[in-house]
Amino acid sequence: MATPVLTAAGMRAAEQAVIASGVPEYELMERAGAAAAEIIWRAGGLRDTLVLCGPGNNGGDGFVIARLLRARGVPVRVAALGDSRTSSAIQARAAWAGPVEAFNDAEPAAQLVDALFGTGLARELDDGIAAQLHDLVSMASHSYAIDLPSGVETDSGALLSPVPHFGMGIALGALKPAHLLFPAADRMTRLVCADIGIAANSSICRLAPPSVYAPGTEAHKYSRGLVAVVGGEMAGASLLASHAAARSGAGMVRRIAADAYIGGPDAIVTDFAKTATEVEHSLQDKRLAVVLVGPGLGRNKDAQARLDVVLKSGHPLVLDADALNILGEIGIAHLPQQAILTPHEAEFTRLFGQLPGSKIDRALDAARRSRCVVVYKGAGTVIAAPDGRAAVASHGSSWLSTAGTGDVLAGIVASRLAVMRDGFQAACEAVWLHGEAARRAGAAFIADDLIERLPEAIASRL
Ligand SMILES: NC(=O)C1=CN([C@@H]2O[C@H](COP(=O)(O)OP(=O)(O)OC[C@H]3O[C@@H](n4cnc5c(N)ncnc54)[C@H](OP(=O)(O)O)[C@@H]3O)[C@@H](O)[C@H]2O)[C@@H](O)CC1
Ligand SMILES: Nc1ncnc2c1ncn2[C@@H]1O[C@H](COP(=O)(O)OP(=O)(O)O)[C@@H](O)[C@H]1O
Ligand SMILES: [K+]
Repeated sequence: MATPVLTAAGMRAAEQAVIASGVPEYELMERAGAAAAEIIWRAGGLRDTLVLCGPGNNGGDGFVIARLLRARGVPVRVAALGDSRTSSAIQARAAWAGPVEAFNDAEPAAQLVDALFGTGLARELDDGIAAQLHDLVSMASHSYAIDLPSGVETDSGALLSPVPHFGMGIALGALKPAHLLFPAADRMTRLVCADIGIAANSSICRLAPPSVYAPGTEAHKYSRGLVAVVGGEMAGASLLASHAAARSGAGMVRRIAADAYIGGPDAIVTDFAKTATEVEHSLQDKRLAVVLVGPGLGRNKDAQARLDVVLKSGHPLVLDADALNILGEIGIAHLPQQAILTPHEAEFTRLFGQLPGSKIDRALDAARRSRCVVVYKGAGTVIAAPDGRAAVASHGSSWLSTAGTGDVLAGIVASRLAVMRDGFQAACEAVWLHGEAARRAGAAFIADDLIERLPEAIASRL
């Protein structure tokens, strides 16, 4: 099951719907506090605990957590940042029978619970508050951010002020964009989502592990999908993409290239197409399921001519690297609908300019404008469809930041599209398999190593 992601406004609307159905707001706070207290109890046991409470409902959650942990015998102190300002937070504070210290004077504890600010944070924290929070978190062995680390912007994942690194983020009711988008996502080593009985429906989800199917007994190489990779003068990138496509489920991969490289896996057939006309001829094969163009294409006039025949070929397309750079110059009006685009940050900006909003907003906007599935790469990859669906992949290995891993991803996307023909689902599967191959490859791998790990990444989801 994919985990839904709600913005601050979406969360408020979901909360209001539950309240309208007859559940008092304070009951939701009790549920949130109880769920978080349970998680903290399991992780931290009887450790000496300091709960930091802010003025809003996030602080209210903190008072509930403090009360419930104390009822279990945990030595708990509470430090508050001023008065509680909402009726539910005032009620939760009244139910806490212990003393309340001033936030500025709070002494550290082994276990630190940050319930200062959640989805209501609208501006940066005062320097003094951010510094005290940082010190208290760094002196604790166990630290928990309730709903969100205080100081992050809920919808974008930006840091409004310096934010320390927490051992655990406890999302309440649903994930928010900041749990998955960087730099905020990096501030929580572990992330758990506590169920508080809110129906969190959203077209935006965390990328879920896919279910992959083995070929049926009637399968043959063409029914499993013939992928063409159109390269240019540079062999390496189109070879990486072709090899990755061949290891990701497609029945056959053909590399259509102008280079004279002979080598790589024998299973990949290379068509030497010196001119765009020769490429056009190769693409007339009706059995082709998907054409990938971009890796190793180059940007000269010949590359443009090759891209042009691909765009007019009528086949389902995956466009990466130099294909995107050329399109950035000639404009996205030339894009066929329902292609898959796999831009990194610079390619994205060249194609779509500086769009406003979070990375999720930008990816969705780009998908709508181009009427294509957009895989907006980087730490925190967002896959967006023109119909408004988006999946966010966070916590991919940072070792992926090495040359050629994007070519590998493009090959996997093309392969999965050839197998299943649904662009959004293919892109989601590909990003997950790419991330899983990276996890299995460990540290300091190169792009070629990732490809070797693809069969086991697929096997893990059969
Ligand atoms: N949605 C749900 O279903 C449920 C939500 N729940 C919980 O509610 C949380 C959201 O609560 P919330 O809306 O009261 O906002 P919250 O994060 O406590 O902060 C607002 C307060 O902080 C203040 N403030 C803001 N910025 C500031 C700054 N820089 N420096 C200083 N002050 C600043 C702001 O003041 P103001 O801007 O109005 O002046 C206001 O007083 C949510 O994250 C979850 O934990 C659960 O209890 C139950 C189910
Ligand atoms: N720091 C990072 N953390 C996680 N994934 C990353 C990181 N840096 C890059 N990646 C991933 O690695 C791949 C790099 O693609 P790209 O930038 O096109 O590289 P190349 O052009 O060298 O192939 C993308 O899938 C991207 O999401
Ligand atoms: K918090």
